[in-house]
Amino acid sequence: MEGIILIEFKNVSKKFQDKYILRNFNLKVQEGSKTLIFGKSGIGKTTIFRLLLGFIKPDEGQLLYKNEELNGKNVWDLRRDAVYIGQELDIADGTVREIIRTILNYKINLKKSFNESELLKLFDFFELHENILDKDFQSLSGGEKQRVLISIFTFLNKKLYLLDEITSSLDREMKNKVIEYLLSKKEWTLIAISHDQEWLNKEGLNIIEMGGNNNGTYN
Ligand SMILES: Nc1ncnc2c1ncn2[C@@H]1O[C@H](COP(=O)(O)OP(=O)(O)OP(=O)(O)O)[C@@H](O)[C@H]1O
Repeated sequence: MEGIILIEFKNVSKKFQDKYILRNFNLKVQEGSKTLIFGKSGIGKTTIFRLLLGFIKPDEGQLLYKNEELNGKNVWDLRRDAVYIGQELDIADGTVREIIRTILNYKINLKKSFNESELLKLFDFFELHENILDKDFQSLSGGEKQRVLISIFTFLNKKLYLLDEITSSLDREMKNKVIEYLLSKKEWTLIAISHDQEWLNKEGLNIIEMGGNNNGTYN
């Protein structure tokens, strides 16, 4: 049965300095579905997220959120509904506790109040000791930063998860644990970008391989 289409790219093209990065890119994302985008470096995967979040605009084509073309108004609905974890992990200064406060103070997160024990349960699940709360975030390893951010954003419990290479620094066992956890969240719509093989053999994942001549027409 066809579910509700949350996101749609319709013949979207984007060029930088006259070079097409995306050409006639098509993608439909159903509510609650899990999508993996993979393809070689520089092919335009992150550009898809930046278009979706309204950081950049398409040159041609349409981008729809809940069947309405993305505009200055509904882009804020999307941002409120979404979690975006990018490849740049040093998102703010301070201890983990201060970073949590910063994230919860974003206008789009004001509805969620902090519940330390709920968050500590997630830390424990992702094998982080609670004393990490008082450590300087920037001093953590790449894998610790990824697990801290995954815990915080899981805690926020949003509708839409846009995850760019969030398992890259984890060991194999933890990659599997994180991926399986994310895929088990039935109500979340998830789009992940990853080079990690561990994503590929998971059930229930729509896999979109980017490449070829026109870099588009995926459904
Ligand atoms: N603002 C910009 N100005 C000029 N070129 C850009 C801009 N943003 C992206 N590009 C170029 O567009 C191409 C696609 O970039 P993008 O970050 O989407 O690739 P990617 O598939 O996510 O790569 P990776 O797997 O390495 O993260 C790259 O060649 C990049 O240099």
